Amino acid sequence: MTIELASAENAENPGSTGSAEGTTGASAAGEGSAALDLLAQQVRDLVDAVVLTGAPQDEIVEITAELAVLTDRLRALRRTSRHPLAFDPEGVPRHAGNAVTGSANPYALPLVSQVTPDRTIRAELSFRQVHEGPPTSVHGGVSAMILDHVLGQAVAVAGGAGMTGTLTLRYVRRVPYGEPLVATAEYVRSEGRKSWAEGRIALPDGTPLVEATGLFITPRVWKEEMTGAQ
Ligand SMILES: CCCCCCCCCCCC(=O)SCCNC(=O)CCNC(=O)[C@H](O)C(C)(C)COP(=O)(O)OP(=O)(O)OC[C@H]1O[C@@H](n2cnc3c(N)ncnc32)[C@H](O)[C@@H]1OP(=O)(O)O
Repeated sequence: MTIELASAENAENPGSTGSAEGTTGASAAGEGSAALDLLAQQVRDLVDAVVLTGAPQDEIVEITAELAVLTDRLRALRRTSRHPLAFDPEGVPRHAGNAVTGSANPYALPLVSQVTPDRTIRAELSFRQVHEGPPTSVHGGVSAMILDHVLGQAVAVAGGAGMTGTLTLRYVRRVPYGEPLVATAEYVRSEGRKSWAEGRIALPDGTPLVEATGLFITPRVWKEEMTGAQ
């Protein structure tokens, strides 16, 4: 199944299809195209280089001017449609523009998650210095964003896709960057439109660093769209 979100407003209603008003549909940039993914990765590398640069002032000024030219070149070819929301065969929502998983979004890690045979969401990840909060540690909000997403995926694959209502976190140990970590999440239970999940970011040996529980609510408008209710 492939669903194209019609507009920013329609992001709250994934059952709605179509193109945004006044748009030309799929852009030449190409949703999920390999070239766009490579561009996004190049920009991630650039951001990392900016965070770590020790370049002298005049070099920074020159590089900034060169980048401004490239930014203007891209901005002139701004896309007029959203990246489509699609579900892989295991029911995991995939969206190339997503802030956590989007291969075409330089802001995204990007997180690559899988559904294990027991329906756990599992993602191997490694943060970078760009994610730093406290010195030498990952920002707590960045960890929260990752956990929000994998918990949301856990309820989605269990059939309870929804928006985050509450997300509760326990920061157990500092989260390092530059080291392999694992994020996992499991669906817990549902009551009507409300579904709960729990998860964690841990060291590869299972030592928990951040633990999370979350409530996800299938918005009334999504349910109405799915059931055809008015
Ligand atoms: C397909 C893509 C998948 C994609 C999945 C991929 C993973 C993505 C994971 C990341 C997801 C996000 O970041 S989502 C972005 C962050 N979250 C948001 O922006 C949500 C903003 N809030 C809302 O839009 C709305 O408040 C909703 C949708 C949460 C609820 O609105 P509603 O549908 O009208 O529901 P409503 O009738 O008010 O409430 C229904 C029941 O839920 C309770 N309830 C309502 N809100 C809350 C709340 N925040 N915390 C606790 N409980 C709440 C009510 O008391 C009621 O309980 P009772 O009386 O029945 O007992």
